[in-house]
Amino acid sequence: MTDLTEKTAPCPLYRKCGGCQLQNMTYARQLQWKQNRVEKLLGKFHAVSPILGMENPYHYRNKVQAAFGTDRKGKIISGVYQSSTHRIVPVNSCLTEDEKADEIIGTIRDLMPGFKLQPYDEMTRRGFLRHVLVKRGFSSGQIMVVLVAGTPVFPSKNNFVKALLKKHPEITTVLLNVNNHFTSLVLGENEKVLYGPGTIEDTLCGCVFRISAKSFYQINPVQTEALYGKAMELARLTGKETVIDAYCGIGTIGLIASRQAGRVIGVENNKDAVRDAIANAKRNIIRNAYFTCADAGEFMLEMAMEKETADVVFMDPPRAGSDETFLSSLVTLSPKKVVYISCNPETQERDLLYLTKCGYRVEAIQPVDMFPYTNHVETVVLMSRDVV
Ligand SMILES: C[S@@+](CC[C@H](N)C(=O)[O-])C[C@H]1O[C@@H](n2cnc3c(N)ncnc32)[C@H](O)[C@@H]1O
Repeated sequence: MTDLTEKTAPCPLYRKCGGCQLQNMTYARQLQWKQNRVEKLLGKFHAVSPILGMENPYHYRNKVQAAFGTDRKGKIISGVYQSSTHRIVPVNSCLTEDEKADEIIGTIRDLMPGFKLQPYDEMTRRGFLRHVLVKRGFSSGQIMVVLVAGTPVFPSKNNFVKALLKKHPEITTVLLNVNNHFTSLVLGENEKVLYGPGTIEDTLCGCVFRISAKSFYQINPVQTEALYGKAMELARLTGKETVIDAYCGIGTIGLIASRQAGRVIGVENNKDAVRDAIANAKRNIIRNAYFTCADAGEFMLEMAMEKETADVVFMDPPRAGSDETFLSSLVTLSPKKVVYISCNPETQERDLLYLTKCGYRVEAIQPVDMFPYTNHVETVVLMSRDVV
């Protein structure tokens, strides 16, 4: 019998941190809440399949970032910004984050005083460390640590990295990223590799993926396999199709699809991610996948103007969804199938309204719980149109 009762939030920071909005619910109730949300927004297009939840919904985040600052007594703290502020809520461990990443962030905090490193102060522009980003390949075990500093001056860098590696020999690469802007973005433009190759690898659905610091990579690899598996099942590729992977990131969806497609064209506007995607095609000896760095809307418009064709389009835009240039060009290109993956059912609803008015039918809606304990939900939607 499913337990839908309310419960006390297990994390003492529940109210302050704001990261896990659904902690006062049992996991079964969270899933029900997400199912209801998707049904309310997308149920008008098609019946919604039961959400795919996790067996063990803890410590699933393979990417952890912490902001650095000091408390009132001047002690170095690290954690998350309290919602809509730059006030740091100290976090030492978290139910959703990878435990090894939390340990590494704690070690960096402890090492700083010995190296006379202070957190960077945005107002005075003094100090050094702003954030630490840790990415971990759950299947490869590789770990990337990115020290995000307000200045490129890091005199003790070699000894600091040595001390960090002594405590955590499992770290495979360390980078210094410089961000001296007054911004809520974590990473700045410039980065320098201090140790190792500068990237990590991970395996998903049988393909190996190289991941750079600035490239997008899904944060819950267990559920990503479920999500991509569903997307492939819905696309039902036969081996002949021309497939577009729009908003392709490091090429994950397109490269997995390439094994059952004629050719794959990926488009993405982050140049580091495109570089990763091209390297990933080579790494997996995939010869029918091509990647371009461009705005997805502009790219689709050009394809439509050139009268190019595509059979299947996978689209996986950011939270804001797609723009009208993209959607209208998609309608002009007129692929038989569109597989729309979204992390925001509100913008997906808006885009589905547009596409269903232009001749597409929604054939399946599958929610996947990629972010247990938060109010976020991922959905994969299959649309098709009759061939004209
Ligand atoms: C939700 S992620 C999906 C990435 C990839 N499909 C995956 O599953 O790992 C969205 C991606 O769209 C990219 N992006 C955002 N706006 C874009 C645009 N206008 N044109 C092309 N790519 C864009 C982001 O850099 C990011 O890599």
